[in-house]
Formats: sequence, C-alpha cells, structure tokens
Amino acid sequence: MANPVAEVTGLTKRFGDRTVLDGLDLTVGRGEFVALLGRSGSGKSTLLRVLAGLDDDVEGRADVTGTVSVAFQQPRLLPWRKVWRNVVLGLRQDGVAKSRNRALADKALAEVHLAEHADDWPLTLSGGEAQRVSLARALVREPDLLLLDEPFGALDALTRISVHGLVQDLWRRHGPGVLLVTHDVDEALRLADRVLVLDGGRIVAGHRPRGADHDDLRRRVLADLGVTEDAVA
Ligand SMILES: Nc1ncnc2c1ncn2[C@@H]1O[C@H](COP(=O)(O)OP(=O)(O)OP(=O)(O)O)[C@@H](O)[C@H]1O
Repeated sequence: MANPVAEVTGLTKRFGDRTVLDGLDLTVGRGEFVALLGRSGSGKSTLLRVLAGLDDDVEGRADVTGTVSVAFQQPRLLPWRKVWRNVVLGLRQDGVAKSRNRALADKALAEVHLAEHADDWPLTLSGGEAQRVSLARALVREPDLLLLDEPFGALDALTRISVHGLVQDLWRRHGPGVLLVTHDVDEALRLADRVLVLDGGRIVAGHRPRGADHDDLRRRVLADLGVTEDAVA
C-alpha cells in the first residue's frame, strides 16, 4: 500500500506462555478507516496498545508514521481539570506552546459541538458529552493515526448514532488513518473502508463494505467470527 500510516509485520505478543498476537500483518493507509473485529480476548486492545507505543515488549514490527492519538471506551477525563484542560492534556508532549492551548481546545470542542462546555467540570457532563470530549482530546493533536478502542460501546443507541455521524464527519475533514476496534459488526460495516477480522493472533479476513450488500456482508463477517445469525437474532 502506498503511503501507510501504520505498518505491522510479523507482530507477535506473548503474555507468559500465551501467544496473543502471532505473526500479525496489518497496514492502515493514510486517510483510511479500518475497523477491527474479533472475539473477546482475541488481542484487539493488545494490538492497539502496541500501535499506541504503550507496549514495546513484542517481536516483529509495528511502525507508525507521525502522531498517534487514542480514544478508549471510557473517556478517562481527569475530574479535577476543567473540560478544556482535559482536551489539551496531550499537547505538551507534542511541544505545543502553552499559550496556544486555550484556542486549540476551543476549536476542538467546537468541532464536537461542546464549545459552551469548555469551562465545565467533567463530572457535570453526560456520557455522550464526555465521550465527545475524549474525541476532541484525540483530534486536537491532529493525529496521522487515530486509534479508537470501542469508544462507542458504553453509549446508548441514539447517542451512539449521533457520535458515529460526528466521527465520520471529523474523519472526512481531518483525514487521519483510523483503526477502530469494535464488537459491533453493523458499526464496522457502516463506518469503515475496510473491515478486518482478528482470530488466532492474525488477521483472517478482510472486507470492503462501501457499495457492498450490507446483509450479505454481515453474514460473511459473522461467519468469519464463527457466529451464526441465529445466535445473534
Ligand atoms: N497485561 C496482561 N497480562 C496478561 N495477559 C494479558 C494482559 N493484557 C491482555 N492479556 C490477555 O491477552 C488476551 C487478549 O486481550 P485483549 O484485551 O487484547 O483482547 P480483546 O480482543 O481486546 O478483548 P475484548 O474484546 O474482550 O476487549 C486476553 O486473553 C487477555 O487476558
């Protein structure tokens, strides 16, 4: 692939005797939206942690070009810092001058439609609002690669749909490569250019949902995951 933002080759991760990632290969292109599905315990979060630079005790390669941001399932906001100060937490390590923090935070919060909450305390926010702050915190760094670890998992169905729309909009405008870990097949098919299935420590299937028949692809992805539709219905 030309110009990848993440290139993983032969990545192996062991916890003691247990091999969680087993010679995994994966590429995320610049501006590409990739969703990663896999059963519980298949190693999705482990892969994200390696790509985020949080775990380098691995064999093989996981190369990322440029800045990486991560948003987790829980927003992980610091309750003793106002919303806007949470947004700029990562900027110090990027060498951004402190004097620019407030303006950058305000711009990022406006993008997630939370401009008026900049001076609020995190504990006064709803779950969906807190998740949007965590997205603003990821985007304010203008990442080349955005890692999303089930960031919509804890949201109610309606909020989830509106945050989906927001993420797609932000992705189109900012164009980072995205790697989204999710358990939700429909979410993956709706959002991603490419849907990958992780099993046995490797990527075992890949699909391109754009323009494809959703129901047919859904069946195939569920089969890749070893699930029959009867079990889901
Ligand atoms: N620090 C650790 N020490 C030991 N084992 C670990 C550690 N972190 C993860 N594991 C194990 O590695 C395996 C993969 O975990 P991981 O969290 O990557 O899975 P996952 O696919 O993200 O799961 P889920 O969908 O349930 O979140 C699991 O069996 C887990 O118990």
